[in-house]
Amino acid sequence: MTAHIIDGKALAEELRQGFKSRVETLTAKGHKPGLVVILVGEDPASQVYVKNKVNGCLAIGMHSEKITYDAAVDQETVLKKIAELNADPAIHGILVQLPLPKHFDEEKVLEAISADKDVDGFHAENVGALAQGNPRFIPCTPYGVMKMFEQGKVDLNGKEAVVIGRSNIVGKPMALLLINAGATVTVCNSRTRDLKFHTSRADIVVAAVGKPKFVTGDMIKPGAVVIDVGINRLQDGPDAGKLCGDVDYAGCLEVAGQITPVPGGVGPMTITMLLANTIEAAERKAGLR
Ligand SMILES: Nc1nc(=O)c2c([nH]1)NC[C@@H]1CN(c3ccc(C(=O)N[C@@H](CCC(=O)O)C(=O)O)cc3)C=[N+]21
Repeated sequence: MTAHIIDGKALAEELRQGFKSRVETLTAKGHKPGLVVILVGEDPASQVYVKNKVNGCLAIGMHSEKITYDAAVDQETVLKKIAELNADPAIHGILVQLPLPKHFDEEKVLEAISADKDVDGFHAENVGALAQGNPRFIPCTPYGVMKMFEQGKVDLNGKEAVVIGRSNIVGKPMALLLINAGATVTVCNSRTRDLKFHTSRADIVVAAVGKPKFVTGDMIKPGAVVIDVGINRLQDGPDAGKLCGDVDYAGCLEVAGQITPVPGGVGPMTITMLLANTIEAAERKAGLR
């Protein structure tokens, strides 16, 4: 039997349709939700993602703008812009596209964003709130994954969950959300000694390591839910230029109970939850929640 495919693209579209009326209500009350995306440098992949974010906002009636800087810009200039946006009442969400060039202190930049406009959920205050089980802004990728569990009617309570990857933007917040949902959580990484030992007893596997086809069918328990957070652009071979996840999709499709594709899985959900967080920020400001 092949796995049920959780269609992130379709779920993203459905959720975005539902956001429209909230945006209309906010706009009518003079609080049209506004997101600013700051991009430093000219990484082509980042440019695509940033464009998708801005267009995603505009398509549902939100305000959105992109501010771009040359890769050589000094940190002070960006910090000054963030301070300006923190004070701008028309802006509810501020996102600084990562990674930043090497001469930046990423943590310092993220902490400069006002915690109530931190729609990425990367500010220490918001990370702390999530860790304590009282989230203010949930990081968009793991938030999107939780929505996919909901869509697939995956009950997390008491389940064995394995997260592969321990980054601040995906692995760690994903583990916290699963813990908060009552799962038994193991966090692995690329150096885990016997990865298969862990994955083969997991009801849920979330792959976020950044290695193409790292998770293979033989590592998965029959019927498990497999979530692929990887976005790897293949450099060479017959599929050069194509997007590939951290999961060997064809191999896992035959074993898993449910699986997410790449593209069309977690990626579109990430952008959708960014819109959700920005709308939520505007609703808080408008006193609607
Ligand atoms: N501050 C910050 N916040 C982020 O959320 C953030 C970031 N920095 N830096 C980079 C990563 C990456 N990321 C993606 C979002 C959507 C897709 C997406 O929509 N992918 C499409 C395919 C797009 C394509 O063709 O390249 C899909 O999977 O179907 C991918 C990647 C957000 N990130």
